[in-house]
Amino acid sequence: MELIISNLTKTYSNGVRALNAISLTIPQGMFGLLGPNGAGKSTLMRTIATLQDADLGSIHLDGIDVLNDKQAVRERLGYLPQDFGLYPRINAETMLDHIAQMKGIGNKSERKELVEALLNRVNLFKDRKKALGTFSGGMRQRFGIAQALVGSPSLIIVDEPTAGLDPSERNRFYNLLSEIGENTIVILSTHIVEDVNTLCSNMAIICMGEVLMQGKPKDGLAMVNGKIFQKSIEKSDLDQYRKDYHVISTKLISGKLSLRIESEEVPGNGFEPASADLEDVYFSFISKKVDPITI
Ligand SMILES: Nc1ncnc2c1ncn2[C@@H]1O[C@H](COP(=O)(O)OP(=O)(O)OP(=O)(O)O)[C@@H](O)[C@H]1O
Repeated sequence: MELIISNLTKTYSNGVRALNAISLTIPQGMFGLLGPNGAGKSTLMRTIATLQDADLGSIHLDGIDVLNDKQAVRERLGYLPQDFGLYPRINAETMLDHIAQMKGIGNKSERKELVEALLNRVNLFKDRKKALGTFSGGMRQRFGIAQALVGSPSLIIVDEPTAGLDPSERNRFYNLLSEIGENTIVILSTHIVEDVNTLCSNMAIICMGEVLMQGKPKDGLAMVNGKIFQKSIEKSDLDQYRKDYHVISTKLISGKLSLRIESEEVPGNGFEPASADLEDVYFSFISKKVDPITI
């Protein structure tokens, strides 16, 4: 199973080119789509989910022409959008039953069995009678996964799912996603590098509507390995360092600024070699397009 995106291009009516000839090959398993705000992630996710059209290009899911055979894709798709609205007064069980009915599962006892199995799967069975409006952020996201799983989809899209979750809920959500990723394509769109590091076997970095990198996280690491150096500096010296080096990220630690730079040569001047992580890969790529330093 494979999702193949070729030359996908979309310009909104206000002139913003959200997707600029995007080409990606997404295999089975968890695929991380990383990019800063405004990179085009949601536009891409909505287009794959058949909710909006592209101007140019194609998407194929195992031979199905996604842009032209929307119904066939919808039958195989589970989607957890960024802004997932819930009816606050309806309980989880009733809502899921309703969604299953809408997705064409007409047989009542079959639906009951499915709803029970899904609620168990996302660990919400004991909360099934609670109104959705009383759910915590993590419970809402797990419910979102349950509704995405109705109909046993072969393609699941989750758009920035862990924003606002506390660490234990995030962990639970991670475990659930990685279980699902074992036999489907799961596309996880996020700007949280850690999510991709923990979960994804393949990834892409997009920025300003373009693919800057695609491959395995370890391929990305190999690209920057040995080129990342760090130094703790005074905040007031930052501008000078930015002129002299390719600064990819900064972190404020106890009032001092920890600077990470990318350099082909050993920079000297008190810089220490640092072991590269996926955040370095991310910043290395996006710094070629946008200014990643926001302090
Ligand atoms: N309906 C729209 N009309 C006009 N411009 C839009 C529309 N939707 C998105 N854009 C613009 O297209 C670009 C890509 O937006 P998109 O929401 O796809 O990015 P994103 O990577 O999902 O960002 P975020 O993480 O902030 O959601 C942005 O510049 C955005 O302002």
